[in-house]
Amino acid sequence: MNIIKTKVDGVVIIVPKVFGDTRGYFFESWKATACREAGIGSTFIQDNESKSCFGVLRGLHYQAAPYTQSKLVRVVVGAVLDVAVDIRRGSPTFGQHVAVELSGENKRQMFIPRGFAHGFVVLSDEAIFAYKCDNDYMPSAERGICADDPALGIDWRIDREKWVMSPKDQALPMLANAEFLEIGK
Ligand SMILES: Cc1cn([C@H]2C[C@H](O)[C@@H](COP(=O)(O)OP(=O)(O)O[C@H]3O[C@@H](C)C(=O)[C@@H](O)[C@H]3O)O2)c(=O)[nH]c1=O
Repeated sequence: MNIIKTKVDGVVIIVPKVFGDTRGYFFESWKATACREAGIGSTFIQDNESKSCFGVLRGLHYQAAPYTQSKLVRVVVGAVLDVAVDIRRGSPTFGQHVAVELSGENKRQMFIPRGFAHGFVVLSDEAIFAYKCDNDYMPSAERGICADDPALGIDWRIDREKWVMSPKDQALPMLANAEFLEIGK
């Protein structure tokens, strides 16, 4: 398992060691000890999985305190562009994002700490997306930011006209009108 730091403090990419043989492959998809050594101290309490077709954009989502969530995200089938936006008030990288292609092929994972908004767009015909969270889902705490806010400057790689979004996501506010999060909470 190789851990790669990104330009935003706290967001890391995990590259697992994949053992391929004539039967297929094996890899450790989550290892608490390795994550802890890499500074990921989250205690994950919920696993989620979603399936989406090409152009589906889910995000950018987060939960307000005290229900903020760290997430460890990966793709089981297909490929997505996964994006984490720093919305930690006072962070030196506030408003900046990390965008990484995650796929069933590269088996990369992204760790997104509390204090970030998260979303992804599907680049393949379909994608199965799986992730761990360290806090309960709380509908009343759900928040989000408009994925195509020019202030974020995210290159989603797929034209806006092709995006498939939930009505909820189409109504999300711009970053300037969003609720920011406190560092470390
Ligand atoms: C996120 C979530 C949703 N749900 C329900 C609510 C709703 O009826 C249905 C679909 O919910 P959503 O439309 O919010 O699903 P989705 O748009 O996939 O939401 C997810 O998007 C990605 C980008 C994230 O980062 C996640 O944290 C989560 O916000 O599932 C749960 O029961 N538990 C959960 O943890």
